[in-house]
Parts: sequence; C-alpha cells; structure tokens
Amino acid sequence: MAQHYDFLVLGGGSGGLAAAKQASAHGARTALVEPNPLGGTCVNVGCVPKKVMWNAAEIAESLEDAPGYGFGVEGTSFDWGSLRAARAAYVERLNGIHRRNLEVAEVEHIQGKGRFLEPGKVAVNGDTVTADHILIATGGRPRIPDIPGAEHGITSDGFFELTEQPGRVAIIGSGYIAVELAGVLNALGTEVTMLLRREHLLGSFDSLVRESLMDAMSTAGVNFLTGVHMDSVERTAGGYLLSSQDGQQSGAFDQVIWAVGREASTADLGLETVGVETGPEGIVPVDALQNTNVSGIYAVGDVTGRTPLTPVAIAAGRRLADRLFGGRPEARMDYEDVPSVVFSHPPIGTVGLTEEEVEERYGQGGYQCHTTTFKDMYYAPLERKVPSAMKVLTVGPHEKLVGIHVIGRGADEMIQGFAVALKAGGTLQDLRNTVPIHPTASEELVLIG
Ligand SMILES: Cc1cc2nc3c(=O)[nH]c(=O)nc-3n(C[C@H](O)[C@H](O)[C@H](O)COP(=O)(O)OP(=O)(O)OC[C@H]3O[C@@H](n4cnc5c(N)ncnc54)[C@H](O)[C@@H]3O)c2cc1C
Ligand SMILES: NC(=O)c1ccc[n+]([C@@H]2O[C@H](COP(=O)([O-])OP(=O)(O)OC[C@H]3O[C@@H](n4cnc5c(N)ncnc54)[C@H](O)[C@@H]3O)[C@@H](O)[C@H]2O)c1
Repeated sequence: MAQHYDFLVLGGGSGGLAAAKQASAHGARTALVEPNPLGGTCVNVGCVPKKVMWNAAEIAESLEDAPGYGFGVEGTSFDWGSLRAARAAYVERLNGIHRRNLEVAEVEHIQGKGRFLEPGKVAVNGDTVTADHILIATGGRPRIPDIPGAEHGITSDGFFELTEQPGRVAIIGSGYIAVELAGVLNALGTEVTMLLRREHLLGSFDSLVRESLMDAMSTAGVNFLTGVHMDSVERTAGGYLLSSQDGQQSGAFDQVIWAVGREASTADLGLETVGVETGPEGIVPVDALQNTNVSGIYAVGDVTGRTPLTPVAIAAGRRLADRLFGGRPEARMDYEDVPSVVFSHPPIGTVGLTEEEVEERYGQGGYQCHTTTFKDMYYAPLERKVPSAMKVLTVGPHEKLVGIHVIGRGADEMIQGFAVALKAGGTLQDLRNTVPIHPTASEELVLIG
C-alpha cells in the first residue's frame, strides 16, 4: 500500500528542509525525498564551500599585507589539497547535522529521486508515495552552453571537485559565481582571465559597485576580455584554447569554468504528466503564495527562478508551511528589498533598488543619490590600496531609503543592519541621527550625503 503523508517535499536543499521541518512542527505528517547528501546546493556546492574558499583567499591577501604591519611572513605555503579536505569534512558535518535535524523534527527522509505519477502521487525508488500537498524544491544546476568543446569546461560544481590548484583559468560569465570564483582563484595565485559578453560585470547591480569591482579586480591582476561571444573550446597539448564568434582566440588555459547561469532541476520530475507548467530554463512559475498552476502542488527556491538565494528559499518554504499547516492563510514570502552579498574581492553588499531602477520608477530628478568613495584605514600602512564606494538612494521630501550599495572591505558584514533600516522604511535623517562608530567603514554610510 502507498505511504500517505499530509506534506511531501521533493528536494532536501535550503527550501525543502525548511518547509518540511516547519510543516512537521505544525503537526503535519511530513516526508522529504532527496537522493543526495542533505543540504542541497548551498551546503554541498554553493554558499558553504564557496565561503570557505573566500575565507582562504582573504587569508592569502592578509599574508600579502602582513609585512606592511610589521610581520615577517616569508616562506608561507598554501596547500590546496589540505584546504579541500578540511572543507569536505565541514560539509560532511553539515550533511550529518541536517540528517539529525530531520529526525528530531520527525520528518521522514526518503532517500531517492521523486517523480510525479499523477497529482498527489509520486514514485520514489519504485515505490509510490501519496500526499495531500506536494512541494517542488528541487533547486537548479549549472548551465553549460551548447557549443563545440563545451564539455572540456567545468562548472562551479567541478570547481569544488578540483584536487589541484589550476595555474591558468578562463572563467566565462559575469554574474555572482563568475566574480566570486575569479576573486578566490586570483587571490590564491592562479592566473585568471574573465571572458564577458558585454563590457561589465554583474549586469543587474548598481553601476557604482559594478564599475568599482571591475577596477579593483583589474588592479588585483584579473585579465578581462570583453565583448566575447564564445564559439568553441579546443583541447591542445598546451591547454585549452577558446575561440570567439569573431575569430579571436585566447589561451592556453588549464581549466575553463562556465559561469553562465543556472537552470531549474525539473527535467526528470514528470511535471508534464501532472500538468505543472514550466517556463524558461525549466523553472516552475508560482503565484505570490508559491502555488503552481496545479492545485495541491507548490514550489519554492531556485526552481521557481525567483531571487535564487538560500535565505529566500528558506523563508519561502517556512511561509508556505505556515500557510498550509500553521493556521496563517495570509503567510507569504516578501520578495521586496532582499539584501545580498557578493563574495567578490572586495565584497559587495546591496539592498533595494539600483540607481537605474530608481530612475525608471521615479523619473530623472525624482530621487536623491548620495555617494562616497574612500580608502579604508586598513590600507593606511600598505602599498596595496583597494578603494571603497557607497551609494544611498532616497526618494520623497523625507528622503526615504530605497537603495543602499556598498563595495569594499567589510561590506559583507555591514549591509545586513542597513537592510533593516531600509526595510523598516527608514530615512536619510535616521542614518544621520545614528551616532557613527569610529573608526569603521560603516560610519561612512551614516555620514553620507
Ligand atoms: C557556487 C554557488 C554559490 C552560492 N553562494 C550563495 C551565497 O553565498 N548565498 C546565498 O544566499 N546563496 C548562494 N547560492 C545560491 C543557493 O545555493 C541557492 O539559492 C539555494 O541552495 C537554493 O535552495 P533550493 O532549496 O531552492 O535548492 P537546492 O539547494 O539546489 O536543493 C535542491 C535539492 O533537490 C534535490 N533534487 C533534485 N531533483 C530531485 C528529485 N527529483 N527528487 C528529490 N530531490 C531532488 C537536489 O539533489 C538538491 O539537494 C550559491 C549557489 C552556487 C551554485
Ligand atoms: N553570494 C551569493 O549570494 C551568491 C553567490 C553565487 C550564486 N548566487 C545565486 O545563484 C544565482 C546563479 O548565479 P550565476 O552566477 O550562475 O548566475 P547569474 O545570473 O548571476 O550570472 C550569469 C551570468 O552569465 C552571463 N551569461 C549567460 N550566458 C552567457 C554566455 N553564453 N556567455 C557568457 N556569459 C553568459 C550572464 O550575462 C550573467 O551575467 C545568482 O543569481 C545568485 O542569486 C548567490
């Protein structure tokens, strides 16, 4: 006989785990289907191992800066293999923690891949599982372009599998993953070339942080090739050669990394058999309450294509469980003003609208823009100087905060608090009414304008 649940979750990543635990806490009989170690992209091949690598890159930069602060650090070495092992051990610990947390939450973990048979019915490992409510939280995977020789390249997944540090790397793409991996590799001593289709990085970000990042990365030694439309990748004795559509060649490289976006993991889910619609890159479109077009089937997280960040997947999963089982029919994820950090070198923190978006919404002259650039005090005794830049966008007579964009040392830890101010409807005057903390980079943001 088929196992029956109130709630069945497909996918044990950020969104699925959060939804399942919350539903169970509300008393719903819940099962979660996941074939791989628990934690999904974030834990296994995303935020977590990436942040470990970013920390390592920060240490490499600190070692470079140490003599300026009087330290003798000649002869330090770096062992990619031991960092990889330490990182893998941490990820495994997290996999175990997620496993135990599911047990404590009394969520049944079914190890396997789920596939819809009909509405309310899913096949896993040849068995049938039925449920009143089914959540699609199957996330995404890296996209690989369809060009000759593309298979010679790796993706962010392959980056985390590298057993040796590559000497020369080409990274194709200009989004979050491209700039994060480029920054890490460059700081650790790899020769990095970024190939961009257009002229700039991070297309959807505010121009101030976009341009500042490109300047900083160039100064730090990253090579940029712009206006490149890739045509093919060829393996030669000396390494990989990249050709673009206009006949230019670049190389040779030891590794080619595709960082050209992600697609939803929906291809093998049997969505067509139950009539769930999919959109571009296989995403599952949802309404404001995470409903798909089929009653009783929902989706959260990267698979929906909406703000693909871990905390967003978690919040959407919890709100959905609150709505279905927690007696809160109005509970929904608020996708407005989601803060995020790009762990680039230097890092970027951002919340709210970009200047381009503010101008489009409020018109030229319909908003105020306050900017500042400065050299963080950290660089005072050093030859190396990495400028910081900040922009605060406000609207209306009371200068309500609508966008805050920061690049520079500390931006990653600074933006969360300022996001609270923006989300709470704060104004420029609220920033000014706050006594600055000295000497910090954050104080520049309350003194801006
Ligand atoms: C390199 C990288 C760095 C990132 N860094 C950050 C960061 O710093 N901060 C941040 O907020 N976000 C970051 N992200 C994004 C973040 O990882 C995702 O937004 C988040 O993991 C999405 O969670 P999810 O639950 O939607 O999907 P996922 O975490 O991808 O989980 C989906 C799960 O579904 C499983 N699955 C797939 N098909 C099936 C099936 N048929 N049946 C059952 N299970 C299935 C998969 O195995 C997977 O475990 C990063 C992503 C990458 C790739
Ligand atoms: N720090 C973080 O929070 C963090 C880090 C990594 C990823 N993420 C999340 O994961 C998502 C996916 O990251 P991503 O970097 O894969 O996607 P992305 O959407 O940020 O960037 C993809 C980039 O690839 C470019 N591109 C697309 N096709 C191309 C082609 N054929 N040739 C050259 N360039 C091409 C696009 O112009 C775009 O800039 C992000 O949107 C983000 O939400 C977050």
